Amino acid sequence: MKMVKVAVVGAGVVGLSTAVCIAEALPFCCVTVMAERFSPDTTSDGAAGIVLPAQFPDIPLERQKQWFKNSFDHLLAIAQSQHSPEAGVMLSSGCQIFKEVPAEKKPFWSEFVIGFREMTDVELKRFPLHTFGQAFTTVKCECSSYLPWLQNRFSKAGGLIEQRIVSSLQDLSSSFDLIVNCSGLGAKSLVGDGEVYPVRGQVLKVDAPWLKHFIRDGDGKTYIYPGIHSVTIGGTRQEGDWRLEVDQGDTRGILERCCRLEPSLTKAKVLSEWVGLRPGRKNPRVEREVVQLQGRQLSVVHNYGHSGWGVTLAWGTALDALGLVRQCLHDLSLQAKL
Ligand SMILES: Cc1cc2nc3c(=O)[nH]c(=O)nc-3n(C[C@H](O)[C@H](O)[C@H](O)COP(=O)(O)OP(=O)(O)OC[C@H]3O[C@@H](n4cnc5c(N)ncnc54)[C@H](O)[C@@H]3O)c2cc1C
Ligand SMILES: O=C([O-])CC(=O)C(=O)O
Repeated sequence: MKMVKVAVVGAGVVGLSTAVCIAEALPFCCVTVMAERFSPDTTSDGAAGIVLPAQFPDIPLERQKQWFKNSFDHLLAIAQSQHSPEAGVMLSSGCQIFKEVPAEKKPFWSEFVIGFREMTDVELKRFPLHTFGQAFTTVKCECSSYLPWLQNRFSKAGGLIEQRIVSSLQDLSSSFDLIVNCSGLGAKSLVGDGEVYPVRGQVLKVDAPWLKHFIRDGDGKTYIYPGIHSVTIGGTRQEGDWRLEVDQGDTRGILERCCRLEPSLTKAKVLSEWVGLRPGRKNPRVEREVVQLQGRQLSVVHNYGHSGWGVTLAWGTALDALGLVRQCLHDLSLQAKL
């Protein structure tokens, strides 16, 4: 049987998840991941990695639930297996607190995480500026371990790796039957998507092994996430800001806000500072398209624009993209018969 040649552009958490899903499910495909940057140099590598989504305005809720459930179940299974430390995937319990009661007291994802409940008044006394809180157990997925683990799983499934910049999909049209675009913020120039924009995020890693529970302010700008080797504290959400340098004003702000929530952090040593640009988009783009390249029709499956929720949704959207790849292959086989 002729192998179908598939190129996946992007080696962040979305690209590698999608590549693994395709390579493992469709053995008649020869899958190549090509990317300018691989772990540890992608945006995904520095993400806090907490598994927690927001709701996108224009994607049917059922589809978003599916994305989240599939991702959560996949990561939970790893967290509960012997692979947990190597893959950097662990259970994480804690709370999300709000200064004002949110419109959605029980968000759509509450039925999938473990033990979701509203916090009691006694629990909330610890946070005098906050009036409402949610306690639950989720997963934390540390991409600096998870991406190499995924890449290894991809290679075991026969996948190929190529380091290169793809300046246009046209560059790939003569060598591949199908392209999967997981280029994150890179989609802005790769496919000229004007809806993609950077959302700058700065985080610190600190040494505070006594902290065991996460705390997140519902505004998404202050969070404390204990991890396997250190605690990630953040953050910032600066839309349209392309600066990749650490901003000392942001560092001070992060320390001040996090110490207010967790005073013991004043005793924590700062280990590192990091900035990443989230691939901002009103809604992620998970869809297929047929493009005309050099007189040839080529199927493209897009999977990018996950904003601040790429680690959370990568596996779910990868399975969705796999379904779209199957549809493309079905159409290709019909064409071949004509
Ligand atoms: C500070 C911070 C904290 C975060 N915390 C969390 C969190 O706790 N939970 C969560 O779910 N999400 C979090 N995120 C968001 C998450 O990091 C992103 O949603 C996710 O990394 C997006 O993954 P990606 O694979 O689409 O993009 P990336 O990781 O950016 O990967 C893109 C890939 O495409 C490649 N590429 C792009 N263009 C080209 C091209 N033209 N040619 C070749 N290769 C190309 C790149 O080299 C790279 O390999 C956080 C983000 C930041 C900045
Ligand atoms: O918001 C959070 O808790 C972490 C995150 O996803 C981000 O900073 O993008």
